[in-house]
Amino acid sequence: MAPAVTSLTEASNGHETEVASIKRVAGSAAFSSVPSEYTYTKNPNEQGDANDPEHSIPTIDFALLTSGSPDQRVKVIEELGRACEEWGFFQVTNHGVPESLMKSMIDACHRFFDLPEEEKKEFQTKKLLDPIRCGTSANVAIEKFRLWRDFLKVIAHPEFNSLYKPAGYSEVSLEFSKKTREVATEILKGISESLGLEADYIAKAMNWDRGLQILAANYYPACPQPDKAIGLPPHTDHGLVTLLIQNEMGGLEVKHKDQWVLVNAAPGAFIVNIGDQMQILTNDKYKSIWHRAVVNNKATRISIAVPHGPSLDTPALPIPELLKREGQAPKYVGMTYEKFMELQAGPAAYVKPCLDYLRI
Ligand SMILES: O=C(O)CCC(=O)C(=O)O
Ligand SMILES: [Fe+2]
Repeated sequence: MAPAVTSLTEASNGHETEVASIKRVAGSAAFSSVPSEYTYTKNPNEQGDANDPEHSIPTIDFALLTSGSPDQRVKVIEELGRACEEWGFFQVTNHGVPESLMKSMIDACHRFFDLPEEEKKEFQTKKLLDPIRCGTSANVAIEKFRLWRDFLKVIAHPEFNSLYKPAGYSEVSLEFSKKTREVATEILKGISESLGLEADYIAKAMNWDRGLQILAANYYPACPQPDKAIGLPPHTDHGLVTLLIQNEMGGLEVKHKDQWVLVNAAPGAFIVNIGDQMQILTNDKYKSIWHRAVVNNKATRISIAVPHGPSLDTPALPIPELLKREGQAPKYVGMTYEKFMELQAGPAAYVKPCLDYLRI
């Protein structure tokens, strides 16, 4: 039988504050079932058929985008625009970032999560924009149920931050963040062009040179009852574009045509999705798609999501040239990226999707 809920909390100076990491919870022999505060029920009617070929995300060949012939580039940009409009999710292949670097990054994060709990404590801060932050679930102070995941978030741009442990993390994360940002920059150019704008339009409007980049690692240990828990519940990402890599375990699902579809990416590919700031810029043409992470009962899954956004002081607004061309009125008021992120991390996000607070 699962122990009482309170066994997961520890008294600290008389306050019930700390929640044990999911690594510790899952590693405890006492748990052969999901403790009640982690219980999450999915709607079976929304589960897409994994074998349906309709249900695989589009693929964008990065090499053709950056060094193809002019004709090839035009074609890939068209495909990119279609992927953003119809899916909001796609995989990027032939991007030139070595698979060995991706594996080393995942490995470095795994070694971080494997550090003794005591050694991770110094990074357990509460403030959203602290340069380095680790923890469990999402926001244990306000959430209604807990997530089957631990996280580590490190801001890599505009200032590069890093951890001094585990050994090697710093070097590998510097290289990985730079290379990933280069890919994101090219994707952003392609997206600008797919909208009929100059390649650097969005980068300039969003102060990309000071833009935020976060290395957000997720640790999802094997779960005894995967159908009764969730790694990350349905959400949209706050930025412009997120690039994601994962170890050999899948678990990312995207909502496509009202069904949850498991993302099957090619080994070494980046999984890319559109974020809320892009949806605002394009006045809903390119949607920030709902996605979630499910857990499994076989092995630990690690994913590293790398959201790229505007600079913190930049408010995204529907692009005037697009509004004019489409004869549309703007659907959103502006809010700085920093305020938007705070909104998304706070209780308001449990009431309605954050974009709805900005909708005119
Ligand atoms: O683990 C995953 O596949 C999803 C991660 C994610 O959506 C996020 O960190 O925002
Ligand atoms: Fe996400």
